Amino acid sequence: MSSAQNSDSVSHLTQREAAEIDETLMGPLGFSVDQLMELAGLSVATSIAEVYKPSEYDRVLAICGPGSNGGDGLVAARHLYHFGYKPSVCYPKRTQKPLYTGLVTQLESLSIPFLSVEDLPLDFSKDFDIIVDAMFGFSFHGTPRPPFDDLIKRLLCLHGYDQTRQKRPVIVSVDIPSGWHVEEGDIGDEGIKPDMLVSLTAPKLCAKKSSGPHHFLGGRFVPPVIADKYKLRLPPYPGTSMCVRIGKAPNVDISALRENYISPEFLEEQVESDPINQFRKWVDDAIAAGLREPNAMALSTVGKDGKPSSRMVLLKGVDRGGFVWCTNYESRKACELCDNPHASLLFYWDGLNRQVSIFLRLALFHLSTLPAGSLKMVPLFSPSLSKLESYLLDVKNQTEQFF
Ligand SMILES: NC(=O)C1=CN([C@@H]2O[C@H](COP(=O)(O)OP(=O)(O)OC[C@H]3O[C@@H](n4cnc5c(N)ncnc54)[C@H](OP(=O)(O)O)[C@@H]3O)[C@@H](O)[C@H]2O)[C@H](O)CC1
Ligand SMILES: [K+]
Repeated sequence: MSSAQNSDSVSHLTQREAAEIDETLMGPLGFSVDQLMELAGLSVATSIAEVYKPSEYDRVLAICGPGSNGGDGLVAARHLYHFGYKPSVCYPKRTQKPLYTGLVTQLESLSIPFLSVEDLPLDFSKDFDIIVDAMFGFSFHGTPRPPFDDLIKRLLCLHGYDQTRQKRPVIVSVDIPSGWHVEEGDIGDEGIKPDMLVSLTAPKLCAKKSSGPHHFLGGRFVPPVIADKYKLRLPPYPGTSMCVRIGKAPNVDISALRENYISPEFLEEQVESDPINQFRKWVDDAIAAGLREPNAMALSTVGKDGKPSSRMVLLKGVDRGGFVWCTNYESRKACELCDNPHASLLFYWDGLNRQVSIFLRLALFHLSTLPAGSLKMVPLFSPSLSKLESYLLDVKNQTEQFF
């Protein structure tokens, strides 16, 4: 997750400074262009993935120019493929250097389609969800020459859809919105208006004129010696993230938030006959998928007053006899369970599109066998419930004894 930074507090580079930093990185500081391009393209892909989820925006067209900006687009397309998107690439002016031919081979080996300008639909709106604009970066000058002039016009046409409220692909510009002056920005207000700008190393002056909803910074490789020399104020990158949001996140209409849950079919005959086995299987899947706190569960209880309350707790164990978790015996949940032994558990595994809801009652049997502070809950579906009932002591008496 990237955290937001105020864009005014971040330094902006002139075209000359951007080129100088590039030369210093690849000269005295010992970086290779391949390395920087890989990190730049990865930052673009991770910025996209932060905002546009593949479940809704999987059809990506990366339009790549002849220079390093185009190379960033090729690298981003590869990472997006591995993140679950379906990229296509338009790369009309190919650079015949090993770095670029290698990037093309890598994409071809993933069966990523390369589309010529003629192959592309005149209207991009129906075929793509995301257009990655990787035509020109900080070395752009003058006015765009063919075929990029025409491609930029097609991107401009997409803005017409904003008035009609029809869905259109979002435009993600790499480093510079193509066609914009690197320092002056969108002269004449006639250029493309990217929905997301991913600045690399540091934003260029033109980024001050970008008013799209998402501005990210990528390229987590600037050594302090460069930052000191150019007196760069750059935001910290959170955790291990390759990108950081600059500026405020847009206000989102909560009612419009809706994920499309696409999961493999789950048929009745695939369900384990024993619900505990099924549950264990799904916990194992959540662990294998690397989900955070796969044992987190919402525990809902109802006290004497009949009012429900919920909180997140961690599952400490499960077997046919029930679900174990820990609590302070004087906590609100423990007291509520003491008054009313019925409760429900909800596990939600985002990323697997799965949830499990279980209705239970408190069981205090074999309490001495449980770790201190633990409570055991018996699922109401448990086939052995009637057998367990015999172990269930009078909850009220027991809890008074233990709490
Ligand atoms: N340190 C970093 O931040 C890194 C940034 N990276 C990316 O690199 C670009 C800058 O790359 P560069 O190769 O210097 O330049 P561009 O990609 O902007 O494009 C240069 C090519 O574009 C042609 N060009 C220029 N103007 C036009 C025009 N009006 N019409 C058509 N073509 C144009 C130019 O040809 P010329 O004959 O005109 O010279 C070049 O072929 C930066 O923005 C980042 O995206 C690195 O990937 C990593 C390090
Ligand atoms: K660009």
